[in-house]
Amino acid sequence: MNIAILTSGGDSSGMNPAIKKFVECCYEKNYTPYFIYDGLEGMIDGKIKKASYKDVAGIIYRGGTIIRSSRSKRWYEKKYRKIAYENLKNNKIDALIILGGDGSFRALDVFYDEFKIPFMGIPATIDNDIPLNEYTIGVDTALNVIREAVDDIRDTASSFSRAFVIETMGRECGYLALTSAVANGAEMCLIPEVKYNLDNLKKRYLDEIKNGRSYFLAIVAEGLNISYKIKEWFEKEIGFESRVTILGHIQRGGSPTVIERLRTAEFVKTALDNIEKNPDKIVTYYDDKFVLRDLKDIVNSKYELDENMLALAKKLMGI
Ligand SMILES: Nc1ncnc2c1ncn2[C@@H]1O[C@H](COP(=O)(O)OP(=O)(O)O)[C@@H](O)[C@H]1O
Ligand SMILES: O=P(O)(O)OC[C@H]1O[C@](O)(COP(=O)(O)O)[C@@H](O)[C@@H]1O
Repeated sequence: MNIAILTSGGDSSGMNPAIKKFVECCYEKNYTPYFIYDGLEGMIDGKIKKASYKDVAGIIYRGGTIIRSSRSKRWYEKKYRKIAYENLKNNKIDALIILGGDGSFRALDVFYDEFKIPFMGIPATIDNDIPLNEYTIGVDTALNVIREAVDDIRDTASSFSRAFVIETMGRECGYLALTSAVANGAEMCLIPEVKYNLDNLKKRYLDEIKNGRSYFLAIVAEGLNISYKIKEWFEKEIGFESRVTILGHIQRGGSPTVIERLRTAEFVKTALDNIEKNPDKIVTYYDDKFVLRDLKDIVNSKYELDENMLALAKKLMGI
């Protein structure tokens, strides 16, 4: 069986260990591993190559993806998806392993409906916004990058008695902001999923200032697009000099954490263990187990944040 792997959408740390495990597992199972370079764009352009051990030697600790990724405008047009399918056929590819986020799974859904090419999907995005799934490859490393950055900002915030507004990635999903705010002990956490109350926060902050609070850390999700407004709010309403730090793409980099490396190996092993009997599934991580789910169930469901984590952060949202 010839199996090809591709990485699609935003790259995330842990994709490289997954690619390495894929090649190793293919050899163990007598499958022939192939790489599709440059994600969906590369599938359209026929960038498909047989992979070997040599290609994956020494990559386990590297962030990003050695086979590169892309966002593809052409994929939305059927004529390009047909070219992609013909490229797979010409290279005698029997099945696909795709590492990506919700967008990549929607792309796969359209492709499977049209061409029925067997596949396994593995959630990989720093946003952790895949429904029916609790962990995506890359989110743990991203959270650790944020943790370190926010700890560093705390040093300067406390030295200068300032309010820092720190913007995290995640598109419309507030997972990174929510989890980081709790893990870093921030005073504020604003995310798109929850209606916050600045009046309540102001009342609390003014009381705390009377009791000696001398700086603030506010974590704001990029999806709200209000970081600079919150900076002005701190200056006008709270009377604190304020700065904005947009963490940006550093959140996508870094050496994969131990958790990424271990879970990645299990994701890939589960995918390859099942690819012959269940060739149209997403491997999810749920309740500490690796669970196969129908792609349709994933694309037709909505991601929801964990209630316990939300409860921990309510005070930081003024509710
Ligand atoms: N509804 C869709 N139909 C077809 N292709 C899609 C659809 N949504 C996303 N894609 C394709 O999947 C690619 C990856 O999705 P994107 O949202 O950029 O990243 P991620 O997979 O990390 O969420 C897009 O660039 C696009 O080519
Ligand atoms: O790298 P780009 O194209 O600027 O995209 C930035 C976006 O990609 C992400 O880092 C990851 O998103 P996806 O994994 O869904 O592609 C988002 O958090 C962010 O909004």
